[in-house]
Amino acid sequence: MKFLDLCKVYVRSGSGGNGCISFRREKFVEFGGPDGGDGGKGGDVWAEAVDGLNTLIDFRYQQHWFAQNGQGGMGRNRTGKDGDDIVLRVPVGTEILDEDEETVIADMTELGQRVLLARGGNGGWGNLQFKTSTNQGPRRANSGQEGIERTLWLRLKLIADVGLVGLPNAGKSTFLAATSNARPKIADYPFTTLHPNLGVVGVDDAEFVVADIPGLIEGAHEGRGLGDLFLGHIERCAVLLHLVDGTSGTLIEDWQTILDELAAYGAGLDEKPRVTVLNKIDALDDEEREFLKDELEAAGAKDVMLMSGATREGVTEVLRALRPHVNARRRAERIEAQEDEGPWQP
Ligand SMILES: Nc1nc2c(ncn2[C@@H]2O[C@H](COP(=O)(O)OP(=O)(O)OP(=O)(O)O)[C@@H](O)[C@H]2O)c(=O)[nH]1
Ligand SMILES: [Mg+2]
Repeated sequence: MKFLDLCKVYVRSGSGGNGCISFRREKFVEFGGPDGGDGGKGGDVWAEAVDGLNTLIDFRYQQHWFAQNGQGGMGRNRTGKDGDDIVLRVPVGTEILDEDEETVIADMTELGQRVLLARGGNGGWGNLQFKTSTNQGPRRANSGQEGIERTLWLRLKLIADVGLVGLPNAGKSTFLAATSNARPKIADYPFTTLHPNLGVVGVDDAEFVVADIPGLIEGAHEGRGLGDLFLGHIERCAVLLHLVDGTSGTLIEDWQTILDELAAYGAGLDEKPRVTVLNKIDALDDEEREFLKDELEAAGAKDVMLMSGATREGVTEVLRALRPHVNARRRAERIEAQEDEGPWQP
């Protein structure tokens, strides 16, 4: 099972400007020669792999990408202006597919990689270009070449930055719904298979992908419940967000169950950076909050944070605590990618 972000885009390169038919007009010259300029070239459509993007979400908002048309030629042998190019800025790792959704046109694996998706049309010749020794006054010019229209698919394998873990009912889905409101939930999109929910969460100027998997129960690693089916999805997360339900009455057991399942699953899940959160604090008074936090920390949980996904209290602080882990992983991946390419060169 893969998380795929898939977006359809319509691109169109600019048409070339038309050539111009014009004749010189000068005082005392009755028949001026041809002076119609050429049309400008239409703009190209490019794709470029850029840094700092993690999803294709921008293409949900803008599906049409049209480059500018070239300007028509003008008299006095003036060439029309070329149309501006347009560039689709895509995250590294994006594949560009043809309309059939099968043919891969480009695989944007490298930062800064640029691919021409649709070439702008050439400008038409003005009548000056048609002047010959036998035809001194051609009344002929070319029209500009049409732009090219294409329907394309952008496809990106999403990697969740943050994995949500906790018992069923710990409030994982509520948290995801509360935090990914600012941006649309990826789960609303036509992913092929998506049992776990993915959400794009924004905090300050950062954006990351959070995976909400079904709750884990004791024995999940042996296939009990739904949990272990989905643990695979959080293997590559930068950090786990462990939610513990503050109203459960069995706080420490709940907390310990998840740790045991993570350890039993293997794949280093229990060694991953983890942020532990006492959730549902809206249902607790100040004294209870402190008491339960102390209890968790006494049991071995580190730096327990307080939060209510329902009222959003403490949510921003939790997101900010996740951010350095996400950044660290991304930095590490960039370094890895550079090492693959050989020594870094300024
Ligand atoms: N009081 C309170 N209730 C909450 C909070 N967050 C979630 N709940 C409630 O807890 C119940 C479970 O919430 P979910 O978000 O579905 O929990 P989950 O962890 O996604 O559960 P599973 O998908 O079964 O693993 C729901 O009835 C929520 O309304 C919270 O911050 N405060
Ligand atoms: Mg849920």
